[in-house]
Amino acid sequence: MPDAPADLQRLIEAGIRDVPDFPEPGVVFKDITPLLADPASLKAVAEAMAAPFDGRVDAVVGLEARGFILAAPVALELGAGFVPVRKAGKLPAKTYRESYDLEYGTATVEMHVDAFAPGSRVLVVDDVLATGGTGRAAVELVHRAGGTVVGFSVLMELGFLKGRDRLTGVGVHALTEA
Ligand SMILES: O=P(O)(O)OC[C@H]1O[C@H](OP(=O)(O)OP(=O)(O)O)[C@H](O)[C@@H]1O
Ligand SMILES: Nc1ncnc2[nH]cnc12
Repeated sequence: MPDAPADLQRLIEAGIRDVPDFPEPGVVFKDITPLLADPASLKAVAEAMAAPFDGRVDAVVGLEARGFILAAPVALELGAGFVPVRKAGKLPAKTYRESYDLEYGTATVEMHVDAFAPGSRVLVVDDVLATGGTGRAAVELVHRAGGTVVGFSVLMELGFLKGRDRLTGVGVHALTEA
């Protein structure tokens, strides 16, 4: 059940286009670039992704690359800091590292060991929840750094890939579902 009200639901539907067979045959890619290019949609989406967590977040973890775009305005909305989870080899200081499978391939992500103070309340933000591999890896990184995950906020959930099943114990907030 999507978490966005009907008006926002319509803006989101208008702003996400399906690109068949990208990045490989059989995958229908959800392209959010039209939504990002529309200022009213971008603002409404960032506000709606932040709203349920108002007053209970110290840091917002964004997942490279598309997650960064949404996590930064969500962090500003919440008055919280922004923390990047990056693909392996990009962060300069000491990191924790997790590997996982995607809808199309495998990946390894990292987060700085000192990204936030132990005990911090952390919201994880991404654009799409698909198989849940990326989200699960981010949750593990937050736990390893001593943080508490207050939720996983995404723009779109691909329900048929059952990503929530890999995120047991984490409150998933998805504005829309495909
Ligand atoms: O739930 P999952 O199956 O893990 O898939 C979701 C992830 O896949 C996409 O990232 P991608 O690795 O394609 O990177 P990008 O943001 O750099 O395009 C998307 O932005 C999510 O982070
Ligand atoms: N089908 C899809 N579209 C966009 N991002 C994705 N991440 C994983 N699967 C995806």
